[in-house]
Amino acid sequence: MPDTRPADSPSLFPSHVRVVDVLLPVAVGSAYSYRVPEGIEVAVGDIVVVPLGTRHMLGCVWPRTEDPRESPKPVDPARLKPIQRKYDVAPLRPAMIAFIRWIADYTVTPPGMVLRLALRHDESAGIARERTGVRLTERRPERRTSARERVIAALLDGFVRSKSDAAREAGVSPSVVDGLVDDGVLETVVLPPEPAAEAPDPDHSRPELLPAQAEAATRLVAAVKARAFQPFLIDGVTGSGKTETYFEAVAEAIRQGRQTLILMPEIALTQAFLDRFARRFGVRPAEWHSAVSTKRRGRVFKGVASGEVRVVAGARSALFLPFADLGLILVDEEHDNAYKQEDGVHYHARDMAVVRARLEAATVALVSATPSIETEVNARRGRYTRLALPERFAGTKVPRLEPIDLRREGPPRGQWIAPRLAQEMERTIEAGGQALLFLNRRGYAPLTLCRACGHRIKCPSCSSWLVEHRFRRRLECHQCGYATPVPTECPNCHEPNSLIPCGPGVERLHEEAAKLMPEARLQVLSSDLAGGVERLRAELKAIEDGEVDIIIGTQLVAKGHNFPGLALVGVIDADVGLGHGDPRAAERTFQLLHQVAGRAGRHEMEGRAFLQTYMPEHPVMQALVAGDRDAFYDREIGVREEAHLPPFARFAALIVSGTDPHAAQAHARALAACSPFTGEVRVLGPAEAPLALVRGRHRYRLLARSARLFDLSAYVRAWMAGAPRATGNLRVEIDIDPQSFL
Ligand SMILES: Nc1ncnc2c1ncn2[C@@H]1O[C@H](COP(=O)(O)OP(=O)(O)OP(=O)(O)O)[C@@H](O)[C@H]1O
Ligand SMILES: [Zn+2]
Repeated sequence: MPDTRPADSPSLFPSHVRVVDVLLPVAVGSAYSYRVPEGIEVAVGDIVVVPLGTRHMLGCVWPRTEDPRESPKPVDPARLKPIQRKYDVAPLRPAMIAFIRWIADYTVTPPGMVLRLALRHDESAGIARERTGVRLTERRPERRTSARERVIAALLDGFVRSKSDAAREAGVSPSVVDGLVDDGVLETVVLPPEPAAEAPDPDHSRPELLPAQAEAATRLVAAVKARAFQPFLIDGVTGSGKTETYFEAVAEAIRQGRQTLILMPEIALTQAFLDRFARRFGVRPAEWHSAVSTKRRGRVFKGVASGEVRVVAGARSALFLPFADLGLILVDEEHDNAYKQEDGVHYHARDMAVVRARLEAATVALVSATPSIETEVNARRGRYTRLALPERFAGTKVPRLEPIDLRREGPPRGQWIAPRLAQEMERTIEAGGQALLFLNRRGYAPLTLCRACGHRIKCPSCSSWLVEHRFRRRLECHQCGYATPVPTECPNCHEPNSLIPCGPGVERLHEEAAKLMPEARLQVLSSDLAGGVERLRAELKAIEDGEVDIIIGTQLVAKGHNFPGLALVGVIDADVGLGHGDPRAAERTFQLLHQVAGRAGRHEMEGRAFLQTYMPEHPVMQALVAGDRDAFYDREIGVREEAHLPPFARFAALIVSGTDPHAAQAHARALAACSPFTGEVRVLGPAEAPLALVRGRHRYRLLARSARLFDLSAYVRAWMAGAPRATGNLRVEIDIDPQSFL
């Protein structure tokens, strides 16, 4: 626990000079010392505005430590710069400071970089601008116009309105209102600040729970009441009502006056979720993700720090909000890869949520129908309490996946929908149901090839093929965003009209489905289409409302959606994710396909799901077809244990990159050569990364492996401390518990 002594007590400085350590959100290991001027009182945890070089920035008054990494270098107190002012927000609590330190230690990043995640909102945005309104006085104008009369008439009721509302109601321009203020006919008054969020009512509308739901809810509620750290896995089949169940825990946290954080992997999902929350609690929770305006984020930040905001629903970054009294954390779709941040500070929000819950003495529940192997192992070992919901709320069955063996009953060349799947789709739509075609490939075709010379079009700065996007008429790189119009001749041999698209993306599948079923209403659902989140939300709504017959989607459709009319799912290429030598390929494929199938048959109609594959005998396909989840987990856990893979071993990856391949490789080799020797760690590599070139940077990977209980973070820290520095544009990224091996 961080100390809570007054920040300026122990000191290397004369007693009349008050000095504090301030951690700044920059990539420097230690805090900086600042002088505290007369008239300002600061304590550990306070957020302050300080000068750094020519800039001013927010920092946090940091506790003194014995740890030389965090302690500032002694400076002559006369030369110290003063703190400029205290920032108007509640101080970071000891548990939050402990959390920041924990993550910095674990991920081997400077604490300032972690603090940056916690302070990442525009400073000015946090200061809620004073809202003013206008009200009628006793005076009447000397100059009377019909516009002025209309304003007076509108305000005769004596109520305060904002200037713009007054102008709108009267049907005049705002300048008319301003004129009346100048003449004293209207007076301005300060309005109370808008609340950051309205208070949810725990008893607004309580659903009847099924017995299994009720039992799980009771356990969660008891944990929230106990106010102690307790981790759970809510393990419920798709459509079992996990949300309704954990809402009971949220209700209890609200009654206890404690705050709740609900993490979600995908902001596109939040809209339907927010509505559901509102039906249960009367109001929406506060939102926190990249699509929320900076101004709004500033308000939520303060409301969370003051305790006014009771429930936050957000993306992984919400984990770093300064909750005043956090009692409950829910990690929805906990298996989702979006929880792993892969740049800057490499952290896994699911794992860090458990850490935060421990430091806050809070309840935490990880929620999934397809838990990650890590979480499943933790549940099997009793480290997490499993709450099982084995049945769907609607009483329908979770659909089994029926295999379509592409070797025997595949579609004709140049097509991707097998005849049997096409027939089933037709039947479903005739019966008034919806069908979903799932293909995890954006765009029209993943590869463009020259028929004359065999040239394949690559990104100029990445080692990846350019993907044709026919709606946008261009070729795009999915690594770096590079885009170029589709050329009319081969860039290599200059043969005109020789380029042909190879393989399908969702756009091409759309074309095929439209030909097969010209009457059907089609909708492509992909994260990259123009219109952004707004459009996506509208499309999801249209699907929910039954305005679409066939949905063609990427992995976006696999995530937690509840489409009542969806009766049939067709997986176009079940093999896409397998066979890259990635240790998590089997797990990812199982989760994704099981989740996609789980979208079908959630209400009255029983669902069916088909799986097009060239390898029906693959264990993952077999488990999906048998509907045998445990068989998959048993086998996969066995494989991991035998091969010393996580969670039975620990990994740390180092990614060395630079614009000069030789320099990057040489640095990677130098790092390997200076890795501290211990029998407990094996360092593998360097090897060229599978994604060898990204945005013009050549990449090499090193992998360190240790036993599960070994402190691999400390090892990497010691390693880096003794390693040659990366010079020029070389960069070394540290990824503890890597999820991706690209
Ligand atoms: N006790 C309940 N009372 C009323 N409706 C319920 C209840 N439990 C679940 N439902 C409804 O059943 C449907 C499925 O529930 P929900 O979406 O929470 O499932 P889920 O377990 O989160 O599924 P997935 O893992 O597929 O996202 C929803 O429409 C939900 O409102
Ligand atoms: Zn690129």
